[in-house]
Amino acid sequence: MSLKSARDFFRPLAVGAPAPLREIPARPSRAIHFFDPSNEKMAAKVPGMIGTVDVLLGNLEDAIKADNKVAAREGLVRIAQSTANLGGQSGPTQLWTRINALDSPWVLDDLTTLVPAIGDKLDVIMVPKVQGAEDIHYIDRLLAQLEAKAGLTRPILVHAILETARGVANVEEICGASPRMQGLSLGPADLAADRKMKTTRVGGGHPGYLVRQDPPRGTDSAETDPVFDPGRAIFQQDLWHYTIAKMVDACAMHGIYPYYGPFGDIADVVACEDQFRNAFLLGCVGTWSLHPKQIAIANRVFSPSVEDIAHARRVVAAMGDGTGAVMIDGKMEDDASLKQCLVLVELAEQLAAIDPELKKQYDAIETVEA
Ligand SMILES: CC(C)(COP(=O)(O)OP(=O)(O)OC[C@H]1O[C@@H](n2cnc3c(N)ncnc32)[C@H](O)[C@@H]1OP(=O)(O)O)[C@@H](O)C(=O)NCCC(=O)NCCSC(=O)C[C@H](O)C(=O)O
Ligand SMILES: [Mg+2]
Repeated sequence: MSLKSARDFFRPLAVGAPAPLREIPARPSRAIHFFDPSNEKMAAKVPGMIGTVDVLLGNLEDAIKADNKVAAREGLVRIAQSTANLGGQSGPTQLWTRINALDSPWVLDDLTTLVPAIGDKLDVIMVPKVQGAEDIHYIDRLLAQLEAKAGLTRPILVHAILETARGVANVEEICGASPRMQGLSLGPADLAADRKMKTTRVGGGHPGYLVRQDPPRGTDSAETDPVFDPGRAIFQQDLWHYTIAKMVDACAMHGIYPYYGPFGDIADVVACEDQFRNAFLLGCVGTWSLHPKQIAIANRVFSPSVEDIAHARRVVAAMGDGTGAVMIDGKMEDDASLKQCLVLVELAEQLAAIDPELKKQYDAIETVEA
């Protein structure tokens, strides 16, 4: 791989293109809500969703029928141009799109149509099936040329979906490939297929991926029924733990943001919430929402609880200058746990700035002296 100097890394890739950002803004993005811009019923719901969801994403890739690709692209342009308070830097709801795959017959038209028409409103372009840094370099240069031609003053950011085995192997170089990189999402369906995993589900767990409690002492495990043994507890495991953890580390190392992806069992709101919460606890900042009912789940899960914020604030208050160790409710707190608490407190402040209901809840927390 050829080396780029640090100075070149932040130089625009086309004459007249906006300067790359030095920091990726931490804009709340608990739910990235997917809609099909060619579906009139879904498109009609977009204006009413502004302010209720952090990100609206006009999907052009998978789930859009080949015959509707052009209608989806044109629909997205129409929606972006005609909807107030959507996208750009100030609106309450960001506007993202997922373009078609880089080897598809549609992607070039996606980019050459969207950037001139709605580049000033598009916050992030999600790129599917990213394999390595070369895919990001291609998009990076093309976007710079299109931005320069369109006279844009703000760079459009890029988000990659981790959904091939090669992409997972190259995750660190993908995150560091361009100052445009905003974040990564897990794409469990394509990734499962690419890895030849034997699940047909779109994200979530699988009842066959488990560990089983040992048999009672003195029992020959060969005699127990391996399929149904009510005497031995089973613990379902998370098929996606390894990939999410790897993605979180790569994103944190590069100062960009990790997201869970789709949870396809729309009816199973409980398991959806569990999967989202696992991702939140591991470090993800948000997730995809495929159906309106997943937005509330994502907003709830990816907002720290009032209890956690109450505790975090107590630790911050008790730790004074941030050094040393104190006891709170029988537990040791020190410089490191203070940093953990600050992660939550800072997230709560960002969310309170855009979510009046949450602000009310966080403001109502009584400050308890430790
Ligand atoms: C999953 C769906 C096909 C379900 O649609 P539908 O059967 O219409 O659901 P409902 O009848 O419950 O819908 C109720 C009303 O809500 C509207 N609706 C539904 N979904 C949305 C939406 N996403 N945004 C806005 N509005 C929505 C319906 O139109 C109904 O309206 P009304 O009749 O007026 O009451 C559908 O939800 C859907 O298509 N969702 C998006 C799917 C999608 O984007 N998939 C791609 C992302 S996942 C992926 O690509 C895999 C990934 O890349 C990987 O590899 O892992
Ligand atoms: Mg996919």
